[in-house]
This record gives sequence, C-alpha cells and structure tokens, in this order.
Amino acid sequence: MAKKKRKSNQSRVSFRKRHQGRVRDSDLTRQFHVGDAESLADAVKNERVSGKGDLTRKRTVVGVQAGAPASADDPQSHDSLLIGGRVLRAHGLRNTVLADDGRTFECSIRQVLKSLSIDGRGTVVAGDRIQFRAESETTGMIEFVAPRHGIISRQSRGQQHIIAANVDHLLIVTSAAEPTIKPALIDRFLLSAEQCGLNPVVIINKCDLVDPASLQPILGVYASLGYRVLLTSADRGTNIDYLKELLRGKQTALSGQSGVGKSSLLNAVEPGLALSVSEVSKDNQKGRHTTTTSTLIPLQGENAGWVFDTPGIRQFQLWDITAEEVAGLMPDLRPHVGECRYANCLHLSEDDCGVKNAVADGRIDARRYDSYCHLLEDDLLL
Ligand SMILES: Nc1nc2c(ncn2[C@@H]2O[C@H](COP(=O)(O)OP(=O)(O)OP(=O)(O)O)[C@@H](O)[C@H]2O)c(=O)[nH]1
Ligand SMILES: [Zn+2]
Repeated sequence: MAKKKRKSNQSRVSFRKRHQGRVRDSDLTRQFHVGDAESLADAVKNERVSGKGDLTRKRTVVGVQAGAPASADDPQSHDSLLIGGRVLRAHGLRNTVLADDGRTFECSIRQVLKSLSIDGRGTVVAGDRIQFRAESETTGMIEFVAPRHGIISRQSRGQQHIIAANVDHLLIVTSAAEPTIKPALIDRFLLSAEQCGLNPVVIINKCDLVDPASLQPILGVYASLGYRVLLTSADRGTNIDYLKELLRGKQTALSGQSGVGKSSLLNAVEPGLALSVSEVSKDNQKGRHTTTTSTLIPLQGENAGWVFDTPGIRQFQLWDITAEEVAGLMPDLRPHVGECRYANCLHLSEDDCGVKNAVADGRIDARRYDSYCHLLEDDLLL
C-alpha cells in the first residue's frame, strides 16, 4: 500500500516537472498556468482516487478540461464561470442571449467558433443553446455552441441557411373555417416537418365556427398516422391550457397560412405577446416573407417555453427534395413503397405499384394520396 502511494507521488512530481514548461507556454492550458501545477496535481490526484486509467489517460482527461475556453485576461477562469443560455436573436456581431438565470446579455462570438462556420455565416442562430463568459453586467463572449437538433432552414441561391435551431415542436396551425381547412396544405407542412426531423403538432383553430363532429374524419386520418392533433378556439379559450402545456419548457415554431389565428393563439396563451409579434411584422411589411431575422420570444413564467417569431417559418416549404423522396416522408405511404415492382416507382402511373394497391383497397386514405400526386405533379415534376 505504502509502496504504491510513494510511486504515485513520484509520478505526480515527475509529471509536474515534465509539464510545467509546456503549461506555461500553452494557451490552451492557460488555466493550469494560474492554478499552477498544484491544481494540475490535484486534478490528477482526484482522478487517481477515483481509480480511473493510467497517467496518460489522466493527462488527457485533465487536458480536455484545460482546453475548455479560458479568458486570457481572466486567467482564474473555470468552466464554472461559463454561463448557460440560449440565443434569442443573432445579429452577427452582437447576439442577444438569455442566460439560464434570466438575465439578458449582448454577446459576441469567439473567433475560433466563427472560423468553424462556413463563410462565417450562421455561427449562432436563434434557438441555439450556448455557453458564454460574462464580460460585464450586460455583455459577454460566446464560447461554446451545443450541437443542434430540430433545424429550420431556408434556401437561398442554392445554399442552406439555418433560421431556427433546436425547434422542439412545430405547430402546424390551420383553421376549421375562415379560411377553410386545407388538408393538402397540412400535408405539405407535415412533409416539411418530417424532412427537417421536427416534431409536428397539427392545430385546428377556430373550432367555434363549425360543428366539431364535421372535423372527425380529418382528425381521424392524422391521429391514425401518429400525429398529434389539437382543436382550439383562441376566441373561446378552448384547449388553450393544453396548448400552454405543450409549449412549457420547449422551443416552439408556428407555421400556417395567414389568418388562421397564430397570433391570436399566442395572445390567448399570453396576452400582449402577439402584439409584439405583429409589431415586428408591421415594421417590415415588405420584407415580411423574405427577412431572415429570427427571434426567439420567452414566454412569461418559469420554464413557460419559448416561441420562434420568424416570418420564414410561417410559410416554410420543402427545400431540396426530389420526387423520389416524398413517399418515404409520408408515414402512410412509406410501408408500401417496398411492394412496388420498380425500384424507382413514383407511384403515379406505374403498374404493380404497392402504394396504388394500398389506396385501391383503402389501406391508404385516398385524399392523402391525392395530396401526394398534386405535390409531385404541380411542384416536383415540372
Ligand atoms: N372565430 C374565431 N376567430 C378567430 C380565432 N382565432 C383567430 N380568429 C380571428 O382570425 C383573424 C386572424 O387571426 P390572426 O391571429 O391575426 O391570424 P394569423 O395566423 O396570426 O395571421 P398572420 O399574422 O397573417 O399570419 C382575426 O380576425 C382573429 O380575430 C378563433 O379561434 N375563432
Ligand atoms: Zn409505386
């Protein structure tokens, strides 16, 4: 036991000697520079206590910690000084960040992160989860951007531009009347959601204007496909509590035709919120459908959720999709694709088509298949 301990101490000393110079020289390990070799030794000791790995491994483990971004003028920096937050608005040089503790900061982005992004564009976007270092009460430096999920992007000159990141839910808002419900449009939004890997929820608003029984067939189709469908009335407050629950703790994007009641629903969830949304839109009526400025709006209340206000999301469309890919993105058509005689079957006029057979005997809803045909014929096979 004693022998083992002495050996460990020797290792610690020689490790310290071997690496002191390097520690001093290296920017990456600047944190150890300050904490001096003592903190390095302590870290190694802790690793030893936990009994994991040999010294080489300990060095690696410690090195990763040391490599965590440190501020040059605050050499005492530690990971604990990094503050978690989310990007509310990305402006390039100044990005509005909501810290997890509720404070708001204007943050710039560390150069090394910028150089990792293509063309320097979109290093951070609204919705990004980040870690930053405060430089004053109101400013900071973004040091780390977490990997993204649920990305909404738009295409411009053949390039993909991310406009919202970490979208937990996509609410596809439609209305039961005024404007009349358009299932083909819902299908398109669902396809976009599938393509982007988003989690869609279909909302049928203005249910006060129709007999709810008349909506049963359409509800049935989407529910049988595994999609969540929610009937609401912003006017009467129907299912608004349920909507609030849906938004809780999540970053949500809303899409849907103009006039279906997206702003009214948000206003029902949080009075006043939709006002700011429409004010933003009015400021920029002309660029409304083209602007890329995306904003994440925090809802009031602890962990109440965040809603994207991004004009491009409201009408967001499929991008970069081929006719051959569409059936694979429709959960009702997908299982039958493998039953077609031709591997490149588009399920339109080909013989021995598994999809058409399934439509013929009612295993696929004929209206959904109609949506599929229209999408291909009107948009993709021109
Ligand atoms: N009867 C009824 N009318 C509603 C309901 N929700 C919204 N409306 C009305 O529908 C109209 C359009 O509502 P908005 O909330 O502006 O619709 P929007 O989807 O945000 O429209 P854009 O901002 O153009 O995208 C308004 O006149 C609302 O009062 C509802 O549940 N029932
Ligand atoms: Zn086929």
